[in-house]
Amino acid sequence: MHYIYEETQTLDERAYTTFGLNPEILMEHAGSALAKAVKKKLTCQQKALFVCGVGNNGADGMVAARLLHGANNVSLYLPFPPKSSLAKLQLKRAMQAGVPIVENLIDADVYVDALFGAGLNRPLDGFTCNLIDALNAKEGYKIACDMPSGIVNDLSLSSTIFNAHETITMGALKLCLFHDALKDSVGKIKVAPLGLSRNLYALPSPFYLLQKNELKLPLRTKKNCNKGTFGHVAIVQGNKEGAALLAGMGAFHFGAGLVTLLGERKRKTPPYLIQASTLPKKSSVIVAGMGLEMPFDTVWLRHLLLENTLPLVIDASLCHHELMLELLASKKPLVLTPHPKEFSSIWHFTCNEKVSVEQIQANRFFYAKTFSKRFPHITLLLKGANTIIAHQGELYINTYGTPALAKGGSGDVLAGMIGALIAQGYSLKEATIHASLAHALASKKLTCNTFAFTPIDICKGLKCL
Ligand SMILES: NC(=O)C1=CN([C@@H]2O[C@H](COP(=O)(O)OP(=O)(O)OC[C@H]3O[C@@H](n4cnc5c(N)ncnc54)[C@H](O)[C@@H]3O)[C@@H](O)[C@H]2O)[C@@H](O)CC1
Ligand SMILES: Nc1ncnc2c1ncn2[C@@H]1O[C@H](COP(=O)(O)OP(=O)(O)O)[C@@H](O)[C@H]1O
Ligand SMILES: [K+]
Repeated sequence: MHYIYEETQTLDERAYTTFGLNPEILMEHAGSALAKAVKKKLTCQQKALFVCGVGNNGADGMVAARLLHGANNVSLYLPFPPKSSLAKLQLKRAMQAGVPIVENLIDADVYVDALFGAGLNRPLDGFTCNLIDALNAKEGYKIACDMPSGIVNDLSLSSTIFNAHETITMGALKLCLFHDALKDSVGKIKVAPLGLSRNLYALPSPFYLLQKNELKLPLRTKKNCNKGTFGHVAIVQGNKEGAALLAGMGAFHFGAGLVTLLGERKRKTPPYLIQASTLPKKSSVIVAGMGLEMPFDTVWLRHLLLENTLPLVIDASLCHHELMLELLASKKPLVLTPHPKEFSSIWHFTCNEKVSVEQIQANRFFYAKTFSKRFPHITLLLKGANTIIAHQGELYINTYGTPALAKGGSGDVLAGMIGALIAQGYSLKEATIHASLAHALASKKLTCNTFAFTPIDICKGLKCL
């Protein structure tokens, strides 16, 4: 698991004070990593253009151009004169080495965006927006230095953002790179070490990037077992019965020994799902909310969810229901799996403040972290292009989800999968993290194209993990 940071300037400063490095050493490493990435994409006939801004982001680009010049066809384009002392110094060095400087945005095979990085502190002006639009319109491979230009104060996004195939980010991962709205702009993210291994450069952080090799599958290692060994997931069935069916299939495919659908008996159910009108005695966890159309029998549901000590996974319509307040107040072990609209309802109930879906999406990390600190007994999974799992102020970010999952029913399967891991003895946080990872990775197993995938394919994909 890699740490992610809200800002990395503190880490740079620690590299100077604790390890005796200096800004030039860090920058030489930054430029070298950038040069390596560019070189990988260039054949001997091809040309790279470095578009460099006024500050140290531009300076990184100049270092990379100097390192490549002589052996590769590279040029610098400087739409503005350098301002920072390092940018001035690196330009002088690049010129001394004879790096060609061009006067406008020429055609190239690889484009490097070294316009703005962490120092962008106000919205881009019209000229720069047009320049980035022109860069985005060019064919060719695009690499962002540190971060795509257009992220203001490491946080908010300007209306125009450079669209990269690859981002070489300096020193450590930055939280802003995992903004949902940037998922089409960052490309593949690689970290450039800055004169120290990542372990030395890093300090502990409450934000983590989940890695696929960390996935803990509920593999059955003991041969002496029976269905009871793997727990019993009870799923509340609503009027839209398909939702609970999908959750049930997700739970069963992810290893639960028994899965019961609670509610009226329905005719078309997979034969391995049990149907019952009351909670089975040996249930391990209750999953509820999917397919519950309002109004529903609140008395029955309150009794079912609150008058026992079972952990709960709460999804979909229940997030919009005032029963949510009682669930939170009960201090029961709880996983909430809202999408942003459902989270906006939960926030309204719990924090007595109306926030729009747009506000949540623009500040996903803030809202998820704040909520998880306020309700430390809850594990929150905030769905999105990059899913966030928040617990006691820590955020775990899952970037593996694909557009194939953007279909009704994907979330139902996920809720069932979380229930399955809880039933098999995972803690609520671990169950949520590993179900989320498996859900996203399973969606990659069966995608021949991005549109024809169904929630049932997630279950099929689980068989191949
Ligand atoms: N030790 C260091 O300082 C290191 C710095 N690094 C690089 O340095 C970058 C940060 O450098 P800087 O802090 O110089 O920041 P930037 O190069 O991102 O830009 C800051 C400059 O842009 C100006 N500016 C801000 N918003 C603007 C706007 N909307 N329109 C026009 N001008 C605007 C600022 O006044 C300032 O002059 C990182 O992203 C990274 O690429 C790396 O070399 C690693 C080491
Ligand atoms: N563009 C996307 N990239 C990655 N994952 C996505 C994307 N769109 C949706 N998902 C995932 O698909 C699931 C959709 O869940 P949800 O909106 O609750 O659907 P439903 O309620 O219909 O089951 C979530 O896990 C979400 O993170
Ligand atoms: K940049």
